[in-house]
Amino acid sequence: MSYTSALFTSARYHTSREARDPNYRVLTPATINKSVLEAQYAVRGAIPLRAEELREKLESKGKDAGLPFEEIVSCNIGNPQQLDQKPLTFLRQISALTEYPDLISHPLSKDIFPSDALERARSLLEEIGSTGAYSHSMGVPSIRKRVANFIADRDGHAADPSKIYLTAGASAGVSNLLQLLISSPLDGVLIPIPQYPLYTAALALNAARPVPYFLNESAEWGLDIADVEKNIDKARHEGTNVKAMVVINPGNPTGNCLSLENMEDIVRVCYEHGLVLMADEVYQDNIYHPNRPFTSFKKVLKGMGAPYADNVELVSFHSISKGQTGECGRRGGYFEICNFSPEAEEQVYKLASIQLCPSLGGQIGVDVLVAPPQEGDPSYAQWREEKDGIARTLKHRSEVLVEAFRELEGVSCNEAEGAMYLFPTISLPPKAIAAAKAAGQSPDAFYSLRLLEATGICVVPGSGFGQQPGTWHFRTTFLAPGTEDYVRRLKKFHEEFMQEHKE
Ligand SMILES: Cc1ncc(COP(=O)(O)O)c(C=O)c1O
Repeated sequence: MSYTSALFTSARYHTSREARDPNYRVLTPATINKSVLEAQYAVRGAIPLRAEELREKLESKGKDAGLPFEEIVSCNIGNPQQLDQKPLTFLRQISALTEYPDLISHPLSKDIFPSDALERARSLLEEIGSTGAYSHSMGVPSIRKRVANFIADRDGHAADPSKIYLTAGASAGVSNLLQLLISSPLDGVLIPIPQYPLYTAALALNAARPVPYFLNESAEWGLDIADVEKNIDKARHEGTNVKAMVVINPGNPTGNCLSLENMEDIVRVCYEHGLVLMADEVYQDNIYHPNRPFTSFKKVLKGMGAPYADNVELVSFHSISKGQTGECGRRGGYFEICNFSPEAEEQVYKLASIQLCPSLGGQIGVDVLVAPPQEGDPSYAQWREEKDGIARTLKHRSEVLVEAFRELEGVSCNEAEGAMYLFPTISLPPKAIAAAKAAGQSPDAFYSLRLLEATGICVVPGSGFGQQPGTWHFRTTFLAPGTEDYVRRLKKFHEEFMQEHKE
């Protein structure tokens, strides 16, 4: 049968009679791309959807909603400004001025905007032209130069603007790189368990195989490199072509910072097994522990010298969504590639150009992230105070929550060394596990849903990120204001839940 006749006789193509049926739909679960159907994203999954229903009920009915709480506390997603984190003023000033350039020359602006903000907006507009125009597909060249300077200052190793791509958040970069990497359904990518579900979702969309490696909760969520190698060998033995390793550092959902030793081991494994190293470093500015500072994979790689420094293919991602910037809705980020072949670079460029360019608002956000006000500038004091204030608040909230979790029966929790999440373990009594089974839910989803219904606190069950079989967790951000109230509600719920499910 020819290709065309096969197409016309395929059961997937409707007849004209079917098409005239008013109930006929082209898009149904039988016809939608299977990879899309299979992709899962727990951070916005069933429990957050239920939280939205409850929020609407509270908004429309208030006290008459008959709920035992007055508000939903969204601890399911790292979305700082949804939880009242104030935007950094300098970024918003630059953003306002570049969006509406007439403000720069307005006589009153001198009274509203500091001189360095006016000057910076003016020079950015000279470089960009209009924020309503497409830019270079890799991002505005002068912004990429400033990103390169930022990386070089951070790492002590040169960075080349021609290897830097500005993106619509880190997610867009991750998706592009995985699309470039996956060329067969037999291709696999090592991902940490637990992991941020962008990776399993993006692998599902590309019909590729996730190859898990476990982070060790009792070793501050570090990794056992021998176990990673065992998993590579096992996957290859099963016919998977393992091509890359994803590392999230600082970790989501685990909130850990990897040790230097772990990082060097990872670089060696990538070299020896021929893997692209995908370093998700979006939380590099969320650091809470003096003994675990952030070190980039670029710095580790370059510091290791030959044969690693110039051979391991590395791509590292950063974003304006996290840190103290928290501008997730603006969609800005970048990735830097190292040691890619010229042919691969050409294809990375092509993928970026198919998407034309990342939003100019996001690119300007990246510019402020990598080149903030400097000491002596009129805006410096305010910028410093705001940034330090946010960092202090997050550290304090994480400590209050860890302490509270550790006091709960059957709960243990590692400290947050970085990022904006805690991932406590909950040992659930057999009666709760049986009740979850009867409800058709995993035990951690059962617990998280009951927590939501009783307190309005929305967390994500550990099963959405992956966890050691037989262990149960949930992930909570520590972004929400009113931590003391959160703790009070959680404690009351937990005690009642454990009492209810006692044997
Ligand atoms: C580890 C990790 N990578 C990437 C992202 C996505 O960031 P962006 O908003 O820059 O797309 C997130 C968001 O929560 C994340 O936690």
